Parts: sequence; C-alpha cells; structure tokens
Amino acid sequence: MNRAEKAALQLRAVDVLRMLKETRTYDELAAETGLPAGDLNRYVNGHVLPGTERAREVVDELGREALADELGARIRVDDEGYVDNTATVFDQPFLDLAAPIVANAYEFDRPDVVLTAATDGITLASALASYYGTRCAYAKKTKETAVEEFIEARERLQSGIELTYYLPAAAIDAGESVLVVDDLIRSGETQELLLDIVETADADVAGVFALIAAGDDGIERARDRTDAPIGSLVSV
Ligand SMILES: O=P(O)(O)OC[C@H]1O[C@H](OP(=O)(O)OP(=O)(O)O)[C@H](O)[C@@H]1O
Ligand SMILES: Nc1ncnc2[nH]cnc12
Repeated sequence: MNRAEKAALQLRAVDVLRMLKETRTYDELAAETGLPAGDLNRYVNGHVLPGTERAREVVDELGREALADELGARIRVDDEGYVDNTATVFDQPFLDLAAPIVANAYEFDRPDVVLTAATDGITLASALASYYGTRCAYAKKTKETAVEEFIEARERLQSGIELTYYLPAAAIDAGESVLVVDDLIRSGETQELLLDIVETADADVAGVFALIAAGDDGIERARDRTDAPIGSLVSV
C-alpha cells in the first residue's frame, strides 16, 4: 500500500466508525469493536487516525456487517413484498461509504466500467465507479437523443411485456471488464439484460452485485450466466 492508499483506508475506517457511532454509545462501540472507548472517541472526532492495521480490521471485519445492518434498517417492504429503497439510493454519501466495503467484501476484478440500469442503480454504480476510479455507464429504457449507435437488449418478461434496454455503443469497448450492479435484484430479468449487453459488447463480466436480493431467483439466474463473483449485501 502506498501512502495515499493508507490514508484512504484510515479515513474509510473513520467513516465506518462514525456511521456506527450514530446509533451507539462509545461504550457500546468499544464492546462491538474491541477497541478502547477513548481511542474511538479520538477517531470519531477526527483528532487521531487509526493505524493501518486497525483501520483494515474496522473496514473488513466490521464494515460489511455494519453496512448490512444499516441497509436492512433503511429498507421498507410493503404488504406485497415490494421494496422501498429510497432511503438508500438517494443517499450518495452512504453509498460512497458502502462502495469500498462492497469492493473489499467480494473478489471482483477491478473493472473498466461499472454498468447498471436506469434509474435506481445509478447512485450505487456511481459510488463504485468513483471508488475504482473507472467509468460508470447505465442502460436506459429509452434511446438517448443524438446518440447514433446503441447496444440493445430485449427480453419478454414473465408478465408478457417486452422490455428493451439501450446503452450507447461507445460506453463499453470489446475486451473491457464490466462490473454489473443494481440496487435490487428480484427476478434477475434486469441483470440478465445487462449481461446480454456485456456479451454483445464482447466484454468480460467482473462480477454481479446488488445491494438487496429480494428472494433467490435473481441471484440464481445471474449465476447461470457467469462464473464471475456474484453477491448481495442483504436479502429480503
Ligand atoms: O430483478 P428484477 O425483477 O429485474 O428487478 C430489479 C430491477 O427493478 C428495479 O428497477 P425498475 O425496473 O423498477 O426501474 P427503476 O430503477 O427506474 O425504478 C430495480 O432498480 C432493478 O433494476
Ligand atoms: N421495488 C421493487 N421491489 C421488489 N421487486 C421489484 N421489482 C422491481 N422493482 C421492485
């Protein structure tokens, strides 16, 4: 790790601790982390940065669980099982905090492009693209004006409705590595269309990730399509 990477890791650990501190006392945080309450106080208040070993432990070991708990607390599921994800997908700072934890938790190859489907996946894709320092692309259900060439993916859904996603052809080059992400995966139809787009572009799948899996169907469907790592943070 070079100095900039160390500093980024230390700051990330402080962000995780701050998120946890919002709903805990220092004593509770000390019990959960095994770190002295006085040290935690100094980290959270920005007086001292945790050492890199400690920072790594906080991000890797605490981060994923804490993030899943926080995400779970933000999700609202209605009587028919539909998910209201607004509290997550409208919170870019939360997703920016989530991105490195997600990237560390799953062994995705570093992608050239993070690809999602408009609309609700865009803020997550943007957070991950910023973390990796790569491009972010989103397929849309309509053709963007003035773009001449698109990659199209069409599927007849279980409902019988035909769904088409369009991605400007210049968004992905042949041979590039693409991480396919979305806020939610349920039937997996949307992810399948995104995987079709990656295939048409002659690109490689670095992984498939959704914050929330509603049931197992979507994850299984994606697993049938790729050997790349597939993950979700919480299941409902
Ligand atoms: O696994 P699936 O059954 O395909 O469902 C998941 C998709 O559904 C939602 O998007 P939606 O189509 O509602 O569009 P939106 O993002 O514009 O809300 C969600 O953001 C995913 O893209
Ligand atoms: N918000 C949502 N909840 C559950 N399944 C969905 N499929 C598409 N949007 C969804």
